[in-house]
Amino acid sequence: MKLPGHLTVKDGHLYIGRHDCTVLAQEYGTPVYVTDEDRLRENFQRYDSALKKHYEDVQLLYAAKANGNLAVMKVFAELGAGADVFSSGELHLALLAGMEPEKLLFNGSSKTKEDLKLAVEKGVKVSLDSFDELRQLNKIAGDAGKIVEVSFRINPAIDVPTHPKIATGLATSKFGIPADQITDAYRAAMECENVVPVGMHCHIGSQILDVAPFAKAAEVMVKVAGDITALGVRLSFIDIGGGLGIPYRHETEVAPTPEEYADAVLPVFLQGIQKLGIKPQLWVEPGRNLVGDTTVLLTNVNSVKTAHKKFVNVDAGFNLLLRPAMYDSYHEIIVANKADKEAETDYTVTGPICETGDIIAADRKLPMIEDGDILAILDTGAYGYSMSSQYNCRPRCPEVMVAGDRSAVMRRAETVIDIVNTMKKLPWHEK
Ligand SMILES: Cc1ncc(COP(=O)(O)O)c(C=O)c1O
Ligand SMILES: N[C@@H](CCCC[NH3+])C(=O)O
Repeated sequence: MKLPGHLTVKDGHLYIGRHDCTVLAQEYGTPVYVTDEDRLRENFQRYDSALKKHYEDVQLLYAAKANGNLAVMKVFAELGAGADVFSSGELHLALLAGMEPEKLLFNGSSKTKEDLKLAVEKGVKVSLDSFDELRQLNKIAGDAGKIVEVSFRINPAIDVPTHPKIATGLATSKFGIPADQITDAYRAAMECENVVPVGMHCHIGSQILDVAPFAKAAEVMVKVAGDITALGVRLSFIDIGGGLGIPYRHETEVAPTPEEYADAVLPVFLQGIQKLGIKPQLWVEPGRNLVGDTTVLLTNVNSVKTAHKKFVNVDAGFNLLLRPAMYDSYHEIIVANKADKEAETDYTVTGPICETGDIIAADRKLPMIEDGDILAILDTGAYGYSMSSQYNCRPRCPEVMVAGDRSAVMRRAETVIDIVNTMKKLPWHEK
């Protein structure tokens, strides 16, 4: 199987960075997410420099929803990233990670008044998704005696080749302001006393393996930039979102590189702004592309059962990795202690959750498996831990970072006590 540079096979064992996955599984227990810090840095720098080759004034806003571990966010903060934050929690994380407030954009189609208050208090820009939100933010900023810089999320009405649940820029999507309301939205913002429109924002979807829709979105954005510049809006940034996918199927899937993405999108953006005579900063919000391939989820085989097919029952299910159950997503699997063995048998890998749909991989050819084997589920750095749950009262597993020769826990395992401690005895159940 084709492997990215930080994953290698030595003496039949899978390594992440310099670490034998079977040793990590023993040391930290299973299940466990393991992330390679060097790969995080490499991914960020590649994306950043691909864009900056075309235009110096680019700011990467890491999409915190993809992987909100503080250690991960600290690595990106140190490399100069800001963040796309989608909740007050993600805003706190970004600030704790050391990201500068001016490099943060508070996104979301359903923010609470508390979210807006926090954005105002912390001085971060807000991407507005409705006229109601504009009105609310203007009032909240006024009450706080502050002026808030905003963008609107634009619905570019673009169809994208991805899973329908993660296409976000369709005309029918819940996100963004439709084309025929955009100029009204900016006009309304210009009339507000405590809000200044300074940016534009869009995001067309996730896990997109074709650069053409991104170029199309850039075209829509510069067209809208023309319309709103004509209104008198002075644009300091244009945010074209994230969405560049990764090759989950290592043998067959081809993903555009960040360079190919930049080569397709930046000329459209640059031509557009040159025509308008403006020089806004370009903001880009990648999530998956920066973190997806950096991480493996190590899981122990509890048992193997031959029924109408061969089941491999492991200790990680959709409580820890929801993507296969939610989007029928494919993740490569390597038997970490038999990484050089021939894949010869079809197995269906299932988790411990009480749901028939708790399937990590269906009918997957793997080497002969027995209990005690360690499976490495690849490309689980994006929307893995961040979409996990405590279903079936299962505490979440730990997250470990490796960097060179070092390894350490970056999030401890939860315990059943952690779960129970959030529950309260009801006053009428005292006796
Ligand atoms: C507004 C916004 N920005 C950025 C992202 C990051 O997307 P991706 O992880 O596909 O790069 C998302 C997720 O789809 C998003 O909703
Ligand atoms: N959670 C999705 C991506 C959606 C990102 C949020 N808009 C996935 O795992 O592929």
